[in-house]
Amino acid sequence: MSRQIRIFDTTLRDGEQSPGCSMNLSEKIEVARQLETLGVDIMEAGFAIASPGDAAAIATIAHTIKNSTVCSLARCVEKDIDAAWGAVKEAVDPRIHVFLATSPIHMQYKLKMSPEEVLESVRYHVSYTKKFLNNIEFSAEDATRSDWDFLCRVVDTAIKAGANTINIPDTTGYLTPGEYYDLIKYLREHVDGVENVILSCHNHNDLGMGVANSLAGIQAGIGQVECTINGIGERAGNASLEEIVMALKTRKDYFDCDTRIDTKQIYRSSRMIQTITGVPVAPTKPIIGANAFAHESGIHQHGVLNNKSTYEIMTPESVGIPKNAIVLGKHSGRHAFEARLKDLGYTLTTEKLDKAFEKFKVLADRKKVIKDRDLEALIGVVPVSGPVRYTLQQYVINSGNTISTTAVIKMSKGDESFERAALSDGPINASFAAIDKITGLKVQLEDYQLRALTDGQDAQSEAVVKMIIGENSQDVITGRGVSVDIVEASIKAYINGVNKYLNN
Ligand SMILES: CC(=O)SCCNC(=O)CCNC(=O)[C@H](O)C(C)(C)COP(=O)(O)OP(=O)(O)OC[C@H]1O[C@@H](n2cnc3c(N)ncnc32)[C@H](O)[C@@H]1OP(=O)(O)O
Ligand SMILES: CC(C)C(=O)C(=O)O
Ligand SMILES: [Mg+2]
Repeated sequence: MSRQIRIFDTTLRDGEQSPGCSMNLSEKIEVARQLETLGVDIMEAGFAIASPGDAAAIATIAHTIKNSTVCSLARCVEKDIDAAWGAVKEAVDPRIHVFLATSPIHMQYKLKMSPEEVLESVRYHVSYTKKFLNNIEFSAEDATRSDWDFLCRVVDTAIKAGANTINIPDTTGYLTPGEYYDLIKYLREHVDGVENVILSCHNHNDLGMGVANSLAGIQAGIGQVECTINGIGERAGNASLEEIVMALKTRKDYFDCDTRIDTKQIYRSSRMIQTITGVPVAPTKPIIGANAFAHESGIHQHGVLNNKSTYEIMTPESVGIPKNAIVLGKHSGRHAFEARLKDLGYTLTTEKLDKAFEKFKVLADRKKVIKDRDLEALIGVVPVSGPVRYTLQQYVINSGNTISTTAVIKMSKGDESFERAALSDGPINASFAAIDKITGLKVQLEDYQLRALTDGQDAQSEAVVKMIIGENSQDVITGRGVSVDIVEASIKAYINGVNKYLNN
């Protein structure tokens, strides 16, 4: 019989540690819901001690999610474990994930602890966690650069103290698949009672081997894989969920393993993370990149025309990339619109559908053919939670190559309307400066990106701004705007970021 592999998603914790990938509360809840629909067994919703906002987000997710285990990370520190328990205790199936580093480098330079002190801390803190719940995961951070016999003692201690999932992370993405396989095998052969717990892997991608190491771990008997959507995460990222799941599915003949993942939700999950974080994947990214199922060269096209399996080892439909049979435009009705959204994996409430359909008709007046990416952009802007503060009413730009640019922006907030002008060296800068005059906020622009979402002269553009707002803040806020007009997309993105800040 096939072995069942648990998928532990850490997009909301390790994924969020990617520079520029932080999410606000409503975005995290939206992602958590999608992860549940995707079918992840466990979602690591955050690191409760990191901030009150993180703890509140985990607690809301714990309250919302019914079909996945919800977990918080904690150091081997009592206050971390208390905060983690406070955040996950309302979950249907809560878990606390305690970690401590075990490599000589980390013990000596970071923790400043001797190996014996590390063993005692693991014993004490896992036992302490057991006061709250039974579902305890212990991770030996930097396990793959640890002494193997010491690691065996750490794992033995964690199991005896009550951990029932033991994670062996390749924290720095250092090992090769063969070495990772040998390490897991060694632990399975040398630790008493290891057969009674679930072994887990958590592999980073510094040398591009995160997925390969995870698959090697599975072959060596691991029962849980930690991964993230699009492979986002610290530094070069984590092993990517979609690659691991599709490798197991496509090569079931080889691995003989199953997961609970509904692979048709992969594309939608990936798009959601790209939209929310404003971090796009490369066109060549396996499974979900724009070119993953594109055939450019003549010989390949000839083969695929005769039989797709000549050059396709899986189908785009199996990961939820829909076939587009209906062309949507300004004459399309509600039924076709709703059906297309369903094909794309979006089931909207009547209220959201009404709003989306209204936006669709406005867009259809400006753009002849509405493509799937346009639709995703249309409904993909996650509404800012709380009362939306500012809305764009009008803008006028006066620009040229021999004059300074003037932007006049008119925005509303509730019943009030504001209008300001600003002068700068370009239309985007001038617009942002005029918005700053209206809001009175001190905004530092960290990054600005603009890209066409579809092809053709009437393509929609997506603007993504990363901004830090306020004197003492270090939090990067991502604002996103979409329009057929690049200036309008940029202004909307900026206002989106401002509203996120004001509603946080
Ligand atoms: C491999 C990983 O991904 S681990 C997770 C990494 N993620 C994060 O760090 C994001 C969230 N982190 C944070 O918000 C902060 O770092 C906090 C709240 C956890 C701690 O903040 P601070 O108290 O200011 O400590 P700071 O981050 O500067 O240093 C970390 C401290 O934790 C200690 N520490 C690190 N790991 C552990 C651990 N697993 N168990 C116990 N202590 C640990 C360090 O030795 C250091 O201790 P010290 O302050 O006595 O020198
Ligand atoms: C906290 C642990 C599991 C981690 O993220 C790592 O070691 O990379
Ligand atoms: Mg990690």
